[in-house]
Amino acid sequence: MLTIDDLDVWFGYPPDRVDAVRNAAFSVAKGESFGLVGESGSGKSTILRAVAGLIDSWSGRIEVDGHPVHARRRDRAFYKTVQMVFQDPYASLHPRHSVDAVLSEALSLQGMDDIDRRIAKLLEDVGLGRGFRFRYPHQLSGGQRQRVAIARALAAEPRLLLLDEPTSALDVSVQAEILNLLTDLRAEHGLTYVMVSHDLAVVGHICDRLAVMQHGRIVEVMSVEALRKGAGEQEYTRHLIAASG
Ligand SMILES: Nc1ncnc2c1ncn2[C@@H]1O[C@H](COP(=O)(O)OP(=O)(O)OP(=O)(O)O)[C@@H](O)[C@H]1O
Repeated sequence: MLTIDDLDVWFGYPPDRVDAVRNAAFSVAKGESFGLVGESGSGKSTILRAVAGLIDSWSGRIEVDGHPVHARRRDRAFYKTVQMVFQDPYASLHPRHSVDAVLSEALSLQGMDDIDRRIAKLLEDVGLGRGFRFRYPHQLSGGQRQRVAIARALAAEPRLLLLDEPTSALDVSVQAEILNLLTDLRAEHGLTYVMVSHDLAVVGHICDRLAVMQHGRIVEVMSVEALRKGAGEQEYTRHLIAASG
């Protein structure tokens, strides 16, 4: 579903150029949930943004379902394939746009009809009742806002969801609710996830495999399950500590 090969991403120009990602390579199968972990500044979000077509200063290969991703050449078909959910639902929703406006716009951008029915279904999918439809962001809790952000991403009926620290701005109890929601949505919609987190417990909860990043490089790719079973608790904890920075 997603193939990344020989990916270099940089920002700025010499002498201030930052090489944020170097020679990254991994692939994610359809329906898989893949985590990117590592210390702050190691390049995790940069990889997601390159896959989402939000950065154009990169070289290498990024393919989604066999189609190369081109920075700045994103069209309706691209958004139907790839959507992103950001860390901070407070920042990612416009304060003056109601839930109805957010979801209507996302559906209209995809040329979808039957907007009323689709909004009701999206709200139901993310565990919000119809009563939330005409609320504004300030009338929602942090978890409810993130549910709206997830619904907005789902509006395009994407196959690949890029999740950039989707729970780290939330209280611990709400984090678990959102992680459970994401787990259910993956099963129900046959989604593929690539999720960035600095929290290995979160990645362990939701991912099948993970890559550990350090200084822009992927230093290890491992299965969450094999690591737990094969390497034993001590080794797992060692990786948790190393990966958390
Ligand atoms: N727009 C930008 N301009 C210049 N440098 C950038 C830009 N975005 C990211 N960087 C740099 O690229 C490197 C990787 O950043 P990135 O945000 O991918 O790290 P991260 O692993 O996601 O970190 P965190 O966990 O703190 O979010 C960092 O050194 C960062 O300062």
